[in-house]
Amino acid sequence: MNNRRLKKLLTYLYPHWRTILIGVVALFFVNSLSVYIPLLIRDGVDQLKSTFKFSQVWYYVILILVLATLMFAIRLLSRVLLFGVGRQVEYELKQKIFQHLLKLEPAYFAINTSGDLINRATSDVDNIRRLLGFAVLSIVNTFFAYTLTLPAMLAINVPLSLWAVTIYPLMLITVQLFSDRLRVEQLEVQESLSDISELIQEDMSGMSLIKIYAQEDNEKRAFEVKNKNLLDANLKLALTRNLLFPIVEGLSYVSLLILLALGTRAIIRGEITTGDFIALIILVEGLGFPTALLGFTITAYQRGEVSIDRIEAILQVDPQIKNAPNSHSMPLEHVKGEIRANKLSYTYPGAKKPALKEVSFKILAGETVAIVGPIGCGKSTLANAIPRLLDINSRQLFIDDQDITQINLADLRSSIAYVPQESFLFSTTIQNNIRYGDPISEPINVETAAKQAQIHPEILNFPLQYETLVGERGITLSGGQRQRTALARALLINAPILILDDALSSVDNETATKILNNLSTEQKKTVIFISHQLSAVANADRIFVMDKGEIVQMGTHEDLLLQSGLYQRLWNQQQLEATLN
Ligand SMILES: Nc1ncnc2c1ncn2[C@@H]1O[C@H](COP(=O)(O)OP(=O)(O)OP(=O)(O)O)[C@@H](O)[C@H]1O
Repeated sequence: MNNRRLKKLLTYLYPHWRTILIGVVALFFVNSLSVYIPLLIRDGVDQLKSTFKFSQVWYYVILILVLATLMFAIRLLSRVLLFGVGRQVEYELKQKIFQHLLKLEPAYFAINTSGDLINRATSDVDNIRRLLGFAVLSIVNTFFAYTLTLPAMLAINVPLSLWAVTIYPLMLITVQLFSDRLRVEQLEVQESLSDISELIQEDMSGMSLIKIYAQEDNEKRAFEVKNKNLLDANLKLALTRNLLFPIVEGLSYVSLLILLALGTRAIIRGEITTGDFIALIILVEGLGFPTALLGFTITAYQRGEVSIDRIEAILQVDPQIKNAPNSHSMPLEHVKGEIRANKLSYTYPGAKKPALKEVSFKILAGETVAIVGPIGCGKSTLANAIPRLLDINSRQLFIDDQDITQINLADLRSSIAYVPQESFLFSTTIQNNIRYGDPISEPINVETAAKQAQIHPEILNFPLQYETLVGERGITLSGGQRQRTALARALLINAPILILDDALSSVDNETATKILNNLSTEQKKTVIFISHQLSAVANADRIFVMDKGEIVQMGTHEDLLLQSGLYQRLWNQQQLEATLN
């Protein structure tokens, strides 16, 4: 483990140094007692051998019982404390990762898959937890075991003690070799398990597709292959595990045999007493477990190295979109809602062409502007730029004449209600979904927002009305119902600017027009309405026509129809399609 990673581990541990210290002191007492008890047995045996008295027997039995109980209690305390530190660090790391992920921009999540991030936040954190609790316990325990037990053994008889521990380095190497293999096999099990989960998850969500294309047999076979891989990986792992433990046990018996052979000879020669011999047997036995544990710890370290890197790779990512050093506040009650773009350009990282090319416009407060244009012309990019979901340059976009990159991010975003193309609903009640932006909002406000979004009558028809669960654990809403629920969520927060990114595509034209009219006439919000349905945008105050990242036309529906240009072509095309349908 290199220095950098070791330092990182120490920074994880540092807040818990007091607990660790108590744990270490406890381990010192445990190990001292585990040396003292065999020496007490030795004294007992030797004394009883010369003068046997029942009172003496009871004295030793009770004393050893009390000390052994005390040792058990302190050992328990040390384990609770040190493993507890591992759990604490696990909790803190998870908090840190989640809080950090919340600071990162959507672009980060487009590159990093959720599966990988979840794995890092769970599996890798788990490795660190195991490493910390286990490693501290094991290293300290082994250190005390050898510094206290070995001198006690050597004090009894040097050659015998050395012979008895000759086998231990071999035990350490064996355990390490095996645990390397265990690590690889464990990884195979985890990967096979992930493969299966992925297949199940995909098949469950694509069930209709499987049925339509009659692919049940193929999917069954694919599952069988993956399931068989998991079985093989599990069996391999079980074999290695079942081999290792008898080998370790066998090795500790070898050391016992050596001691038996040489020890009895030493007793006969009068070099040691019977009590010495018994004490040596107990002491050497006490070294076996810490030695084996050290072997596992070395492997846990190696696994931990990878996990530290994988976790730090998330924590070191600097959020690209954050408050400027001198950002200023923009109180919601003062926002009028005028939006101005000045040669706004944006190129996605790694893309060859810009998605927005020097776009300039001014949208007045309270105005409803529709944005139309062919697929991929940059409409969503423009919509995402306004709440700074994209990392745009300064002095290109302004709200009420203030550069949005200089406005406090939370203030900027709370002045904008944004309904994206994909209306995402959480697995909770309809009410909680609508008041997501203001979780303590009163039911009456939720109902008002739902009425404005033209979804209220349908909610009343659901089994538990506003308390109806939606999503995975509840009922499935139609596309149009989902969109209007998402719209109600945006309307509830009552922001002065509303951006609808193709957010009413599954709502019929008549309802969409009704919603829009209501927004512009009654609520006086600034509305940006992106849509492919030209008939729904016809009532907008103005329409921006985009093509290849530029605004190519601007005007009212009537103005634009009179001009020969993209809008006229798109309009005629939709009229023709409507007639043919
Ligand atoms: N994350 C991204 N990385 C790279 N290129 C992107 C990314 N998102 C969008 N683009 C590209 O930027 C251009 C504009 O995309 P955008 O989503 O803004 O178009 P749009 O007009 O909203 O399209 P649609 O009508 O299909 O929603 C497209 O060429 C698209 O492929």
